[in-house]
Amino acid sequence: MGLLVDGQWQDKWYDTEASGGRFEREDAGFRNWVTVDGSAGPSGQGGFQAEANRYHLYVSLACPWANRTTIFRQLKGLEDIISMSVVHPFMGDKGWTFAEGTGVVADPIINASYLYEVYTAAEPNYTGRVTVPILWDKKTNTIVSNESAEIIRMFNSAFDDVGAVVGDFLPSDAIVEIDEINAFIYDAINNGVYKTGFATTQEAYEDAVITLFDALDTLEARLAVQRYLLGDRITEADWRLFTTLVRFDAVYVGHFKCNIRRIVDYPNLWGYLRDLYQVPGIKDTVNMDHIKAHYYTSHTTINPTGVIPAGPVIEFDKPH
Ligand SMILES: N[C@@H](CCC(=O)N[C@@H](CS)C(=O)NCC(=O)O)C(=O)O
Repeated sequence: MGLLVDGQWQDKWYDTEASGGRFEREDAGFRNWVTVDGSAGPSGQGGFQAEANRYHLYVSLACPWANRTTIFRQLKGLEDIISMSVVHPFMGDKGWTFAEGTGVVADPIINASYLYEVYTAAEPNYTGRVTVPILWDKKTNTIVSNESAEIIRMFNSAFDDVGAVVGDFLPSDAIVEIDEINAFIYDAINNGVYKTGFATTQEAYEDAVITLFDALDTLEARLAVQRYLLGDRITEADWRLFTTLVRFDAVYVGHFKCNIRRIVDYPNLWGYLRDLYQVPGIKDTVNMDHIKAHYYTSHTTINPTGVIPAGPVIEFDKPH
């Protein structure tokens, strides 16, 4: 765990001292957009036109934010259009690496051993955390974006004329509602599990864990009367919730102390999670070995022994 300061790697755990034991997530540093015609998107610079085989995605199969992008790459049939590298699940004192291991896919672009080299290749004096996912432009040799929320919106529609399959998870009549529920779920659940797990005071932990379970209770009630978050169609909001739910019982309950209830204890959320997991192609984006190995071995302040628990057995394939 660490970060780049003026292009130099520094080994440093998250600093929660200044924030009363609370974990605060840093904003992503690269915020450009791939667009149909190469014009600038909602933020950043233009010049990134959608083209087949121009972009490369760097992910960790453990990471819920990166998992959003692998899901959209899969759903939109972009596997042959956007190439992909996968880091090793262990994130040690030099951050993410391409050390050999099952499921690791080396970096064909700059041949990096460490993920931070991808950041310094784009910006030699970069300062900030070295996170996945990253969308890289092979043409201009730079990072387009390292913000998953925006990368999935690019994948959703920008590549439709260059080989993506049909499918729109952000229908224009529902964007306002999707943005609203995304904000609620991001704060209380997606980031809420991290706020719970990385809290270093009792008070910060309790605030986060209570907000998290209140939010899960709210969604459990919502799913009692409709199949998906926005009704009867699957949208971006469902996929953003899915990546946290699928990791919840295996990792967040134990490792992050999100243990008031498990997802399997919520009949509606548990059925919903299985429903999404069983959408064709989705289970291929879920690598439970990388997920468990990453969290339990990388966060040594939380799990100093690095022992990875054997269970739980979770029947994601059971009919819903
Ligand atoms: N805003 C980013 C957050 C990504 C993120 O935090 N990824 C984690 C892995 S789950 C990471 O790479 N962390 C490394 C670090 O913070 O040093 C996004 O959603 O794309």
